[in-house]
Amino acid sequence: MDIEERINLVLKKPTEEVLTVENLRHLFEVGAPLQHYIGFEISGYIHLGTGLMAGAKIADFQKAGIKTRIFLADWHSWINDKLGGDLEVIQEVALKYFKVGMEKSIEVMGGDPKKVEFVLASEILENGDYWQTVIDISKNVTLSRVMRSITIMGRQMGESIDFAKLIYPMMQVADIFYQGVTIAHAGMDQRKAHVIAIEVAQKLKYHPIVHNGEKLKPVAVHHHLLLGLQEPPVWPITSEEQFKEIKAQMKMSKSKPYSAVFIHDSPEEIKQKLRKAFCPAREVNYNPVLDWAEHIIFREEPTEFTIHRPAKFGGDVTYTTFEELKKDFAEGKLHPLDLKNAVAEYLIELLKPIREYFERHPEPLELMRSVKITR
Ligand SMILES: Nc1ncnc2c1ncn2[C@@H]1O[C@H](COP(=O)(O)OP(=O)(O)OP(=O)(O)O)[C@@H](O)[C@H]1O
Ligand SMILES: N[C@@H](Cc1ccc(O)cc1)C(=O)O
Repeated sequence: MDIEERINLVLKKPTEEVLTVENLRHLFEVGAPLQHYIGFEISGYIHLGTGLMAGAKIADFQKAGIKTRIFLADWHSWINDKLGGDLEVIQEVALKYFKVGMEKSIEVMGGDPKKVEFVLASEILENGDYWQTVIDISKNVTLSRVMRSITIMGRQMGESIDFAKLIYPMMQVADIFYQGVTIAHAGMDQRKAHVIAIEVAQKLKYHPIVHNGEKLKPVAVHHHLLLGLQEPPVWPITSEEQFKEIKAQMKMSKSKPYSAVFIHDSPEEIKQKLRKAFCPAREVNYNPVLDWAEHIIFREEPTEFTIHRPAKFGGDVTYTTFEELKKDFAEGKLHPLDLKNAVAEYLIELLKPIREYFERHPEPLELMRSVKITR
């Protein structure tokens, strides 16, 4: 596969941003080690945003010949008060639920879970050099910048937080350097950590990634944040500014009821959540159901997506590109209920192997039911 094809795989949907494509091309050209990583807090059930969006990109990275790694951020979850802030519970959930849930998600998106390395944060934290890296980074970042970056842990600026939470962003940057990551991957909400990493890499006393004597910059790949199904806090949205702000806040999240479909949800739950979803007729700018169609169903184009309707409502219709579907919806030729039902059916089929796995192996979900999901 040539370099342009490999770059196109990295750029493929749901990628929203690559910092920068030139540096990525350079990594390929000089034959640098291609070490990817994506980190997750261990906080609750895996939803379509965390499982399928990350899983899809992991599949693409593997096809592009990049080594893939999932970083199970147990210490970070403890700092961020997840699962009652109990490190032992967090580690148990990481190894017995989260790992297998991500493996299954990667598989349904066409990747090979056996080629993904899973690393628990506490394994690398034990090494003394890790903390030296954290301090080195901290000496190159201002306090106000650290405070602005707490959004990477789902916290808001101005929120009252304990001091440990200010160490977290520096740890996330250290995780990149310490693991020799050349391709740091996450959803768009994590970009602040990666921008710090790219800048600070140039300022440290030692350089974190050296290849054949050359100091390389890490590359950041950010995927689209899948919208949650809930209604936005204000409607209609009247300005571009307001639109951007709302979109950033309205990502699918397990903490918002009816926002998320979980990877193990039953067909009935999926149908019910979609039936209640925010999906006004003709609305194509802010529409979570269309957002899911674009980033999950039409990730590959052309693809055949058939919407079944009774003859009196126009009969079956098949779309091969997202643009065709969007156009019909905008013109009122496709009813929200028909779109919702078809997206629900697609997801039920896509998630079937995961559901069946958890039916055969109920222990991970039993464990999840026994833990306290906080925040
Ligand atoms: N809706 C989403 N769409 C795509 N990626 C997501 C989404 N939500 C989270 N991610 C990504 O998954 C990774 C883990 O994020 P995080 O732990 O915040 O997810 P979460 O389970 O949705 O958390 P929370 O429900 O507390 O917001 C990050 O890279 C993040 O950008
Ligand atoms: N901040 C990430 C989790 C994370 C933690 C450490 C990392 O090195 C990377 C990612 C989130 O909230 O989803």
